[in-house]
Amino acid sequence: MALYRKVALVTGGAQGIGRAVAEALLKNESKVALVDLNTKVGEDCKKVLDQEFGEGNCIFIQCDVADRGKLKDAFETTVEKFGKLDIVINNAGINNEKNWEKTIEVNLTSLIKGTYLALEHMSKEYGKDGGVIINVSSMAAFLHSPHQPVYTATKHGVIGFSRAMADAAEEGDYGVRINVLCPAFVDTPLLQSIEQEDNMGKFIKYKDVFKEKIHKYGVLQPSQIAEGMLKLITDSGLNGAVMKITCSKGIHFHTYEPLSA
Ligand SMILES: NC(=O)C1=CN([C@@H]2O[C@H](COP(=O)(O)OP(=O)(O)OC[C@H]3O[C@@H](n4cnc5c(N)ncnc54)[C@H](O)[C@@H]3O)[C@@H](O)[C@H]2O)C=CC1
Ligand SMILES: CCCCCC(=O)/C=C/[C@H]1C=CC(=O)[C@@H]1CCCCCCC(=O)O
Repeated sequence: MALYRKVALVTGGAQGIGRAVAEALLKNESKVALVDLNTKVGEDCKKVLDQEFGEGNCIFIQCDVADRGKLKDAFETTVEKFGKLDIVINNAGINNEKNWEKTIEVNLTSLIKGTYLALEHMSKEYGKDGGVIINVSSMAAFLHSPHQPVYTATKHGVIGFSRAMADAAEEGDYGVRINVLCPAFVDTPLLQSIEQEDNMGKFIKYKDVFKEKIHKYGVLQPSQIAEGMLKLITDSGLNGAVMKITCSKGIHFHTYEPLSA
């Protein structure tokens, strides 16, 4: 898929990985809807992107992805503004072991809702022209650790759901590809959450183990994640792919047994 004049919706698009992806898409002349909970950060981000890429190419929609009605409206607003939808990045995520139900709601339930809404707007099943969905997981889906049990569970869930849906898309001839991105540690505000008792709850006692891992494995820049994301979007041969990005190996793919069922 070429990116010129494509329309993308990025959840959690106002900062961190989502913002870097939005920038990369705009650089390639796509239109972008930044869908984010944080009004201040979202408006500031749009202002900067307008200055860099010109007004009219990017919109900010304040939305909690956990609010089903608001997420549906965000998809509709994007299509009303830009006329269509081609790319959906379900990226919004939190790291909260204290309010672990919220972590499941944002990282997994809302990503599932985002995938279904994306299909309603892009799948041939609904008379649409096709597109691509990228769901953001984490290396935590492959290397578990004591500090993030529920975060880790949600990121495993993202892969299982997305790969099964990729099979459904292929079997059902949806014209939509569904891929997964699993970054290792990335230099974003989310990484600071590991030091916060409000986020980690009783698992805060493992923060030094976590920090040792960060030191050992290194920290990626959001622009490196955006580079992988563009490959997952543009390579039309990729469906059900699980891309890993680490400091030691860069962008690479997880390999699975050839037959899943
Ligand atoms: N930073 C890291 O080390 C890694 C991050 N990831 C994943 O990448 C994704 C993006 O993370 P980062 O950019 O690092 O985080 P971040 O915290 O820097 O940015 C996340 C964005 O999502 C928004 N957001 C949070 N909850 C939301 C909600 N309910 N509705 C709408 N927007 C919401 C925030 O306002 C923020 O703008 C997440 O899914 C995260 O789990 C995966 C592996 C490593
Ligand atoms: C605040 C959320 C940050 C989540 C970051 C993440 O993805 C965590 C993953 C870690 C959980 C246990 C680990 O050991 C993971 C480290 C992942 C890095 C692995 C890099 C391996 C390599 O370089 O080859």
